[in-house]
Amino acid sequence: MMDLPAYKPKVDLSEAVGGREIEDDFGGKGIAVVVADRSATLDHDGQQLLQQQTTVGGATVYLTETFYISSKKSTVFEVRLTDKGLCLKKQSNGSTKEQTIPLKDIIGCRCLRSKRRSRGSSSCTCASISSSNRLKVVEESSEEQDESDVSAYLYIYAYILKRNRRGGFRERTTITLRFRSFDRYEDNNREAQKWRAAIKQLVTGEPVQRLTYQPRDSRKMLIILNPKSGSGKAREMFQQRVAPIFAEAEIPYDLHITKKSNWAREFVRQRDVYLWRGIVVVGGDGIFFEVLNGLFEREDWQTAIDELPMGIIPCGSGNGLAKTISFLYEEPFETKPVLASALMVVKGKHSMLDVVRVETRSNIMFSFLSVGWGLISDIDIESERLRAIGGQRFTVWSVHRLISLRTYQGKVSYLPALVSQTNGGGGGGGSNGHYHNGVGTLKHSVSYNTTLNCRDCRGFLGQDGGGTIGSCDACDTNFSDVLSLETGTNLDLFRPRIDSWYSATSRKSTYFSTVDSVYESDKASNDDPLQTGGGANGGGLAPLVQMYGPPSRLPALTAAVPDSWQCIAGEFVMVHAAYQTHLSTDCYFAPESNLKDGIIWLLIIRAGVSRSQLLSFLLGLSSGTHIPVQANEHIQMVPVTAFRIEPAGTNGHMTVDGEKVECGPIQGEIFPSLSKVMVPK
Ligand SMILES: Nc1ncnc2c1ncn2[C@@H]1O[C@H](COP(=O)(O)OP(=O)(O)OP(=O)(O)O)[C@@H](O)[C@H]1O
Repeated sequence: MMDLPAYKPKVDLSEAVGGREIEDDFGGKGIAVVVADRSATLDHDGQQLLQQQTTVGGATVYLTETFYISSKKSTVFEVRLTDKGLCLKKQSNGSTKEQTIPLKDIIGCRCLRSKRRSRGSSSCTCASISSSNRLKVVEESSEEQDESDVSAYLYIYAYILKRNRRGGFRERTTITLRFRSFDRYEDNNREAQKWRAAIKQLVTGEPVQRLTYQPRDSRKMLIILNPKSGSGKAREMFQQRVAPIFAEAEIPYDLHITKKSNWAREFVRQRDVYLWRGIVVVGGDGIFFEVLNGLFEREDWQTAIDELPMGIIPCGSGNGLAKTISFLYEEPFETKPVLASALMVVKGKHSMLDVVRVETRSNIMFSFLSVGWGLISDIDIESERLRAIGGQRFTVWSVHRLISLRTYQGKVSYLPALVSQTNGGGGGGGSNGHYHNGVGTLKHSVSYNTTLNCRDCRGFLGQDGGGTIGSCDACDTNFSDVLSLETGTNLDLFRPRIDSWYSATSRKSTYFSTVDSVYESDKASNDDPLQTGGGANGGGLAPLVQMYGPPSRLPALTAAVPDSWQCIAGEFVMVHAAYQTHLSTDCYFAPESNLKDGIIWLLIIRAGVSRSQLLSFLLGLSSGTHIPVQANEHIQMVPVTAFRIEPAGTNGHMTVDGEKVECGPIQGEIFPSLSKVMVPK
């Protein structure tokens, strides 16, 4: 064991308020910086257990220190780190107040050093930092560090949940602890690092054992951003609101900006995705759909969806999945959806997510949100022309479509979720139980497992603090992790597998259509597998892409449905199958749904429904009161595990996860808990 440096309490402890002022329960503004008066028991080698744990008020205490708040000499803080959170006990003039910042609200902490000041200004350990001369900090490795201040600063970042009548909101709070008991920065830093390690271990749910912290998974997060999603502000949103949160949580990431439709899909299909710990999309449900389907186009799809949880930070116009997750986990969403979801993805937790395998005449795809035909899909697609007004486009177009109501002839069949499904004919036999990985993977493969490295920088990316960005134009150099702590912290059985390859009827390639699968890169080069004409189409056309994923348990789309299914033929206003509570932020479509219940909620509205019934249906969608309480022959919602829609013509729109697909026969079956989605806890 090394000799411990001598412990010397400082005399003047009354300085330095930095960071953002906060309202706190102590009645004063801000406890942003408190100053370490003495050190706790020290262990140097980074391997030993933290100080002996005690229990106070039912909470396990890992660390305790006394701190003094700057500028209030008579005020003392006892700061305790427990399994409940960071407890700050303030003693001032004989009175005591206590506040605990819940552990679940803390996203991380960082050890920093003070930054060199401009010439002439004083900055030694004993110097006072007035609020007008705010503390500026830098990374320990920065060349701008102030050698004369040997203090180590621990910034603790929390987003405290405040409940109000409208649900609540999260308020950002920074607690800064200044460690300055020793004469050398290294010794003070070791103290700060000990706190950092304990906080990090508690936040990530690891046993609190070590004095230094190393993440269990050092891989970065893959972030894919669609700059065209919603009203086109995803880049700015990310830069201003998301990047700083990743920095605060010390989660490194690689950021890729999509170049065109299907870019993300090809990226995850072709890249070595195991370089990353998870995939976060910044955009709408459409970009999430692309990434999910890109993973199912990999021969190793099973490993990929198992090892890579997916997250979403909503910048689209619908944002059904992001809203569903926040709703189910009671996270405030409406006022700051980006904040809610960013906090969620840095937490590192995930839930299983049901996925529906959808089959049309020419495509196979995997859906996480919905399949629709008629009214809601019409509104979704036709309101595209109002994209500039954001989510309001749905409301405006709903009114329009209600006035000019259309109905569609066809047939709807479904397998009720609560009916015994052991007698499903045609290899049906769907299960309402959870999906087990008893699905053999296809041996035959024609997937293009080539890399889609950026052709300019060859995919080698430069480091940039918390995040990593591309080093060439194609990788978008303009877009860097903008965190600067001076400013950045101021933020407010089945059919054979061949049917995955050939469609049920046309026996053509399943990859959307050849038009959509064309890789339209203006930076094309010969090593681009999508440009060389190596595919079956030859001549530079898009190659064929294999869709993997679990095989269907349903009869072919051209074959009759099993006898156990219910069938309704006639005229319909709409048929919509959903497996999340929300189809968009304000469309609370399937109130009883959850992420992994193995149920598809099938809403059927038949022709003959009155306009007033329809109006009340549409008005009720935002509150989840759209389904008539009394049995209604025109509007019904049925829990099913599989369905088929067979339009008589090609009129009207059909959508999968809000994206338009060909209007024709379509069927879907649920695979419970097939993938993983990031959730807050
Ligand atoms: N760089 C790009 N340029 C043009 N289109 C893109 C680009 N990147 C992705 N896309 C396409 O944009 C479509 C819409 O994307 P996204 O879902 O992110 O936004 P949205 O439609 O506004 O949101 P939501 O789906 O929640 O309504 C997707 O189908 C995707 O294929």
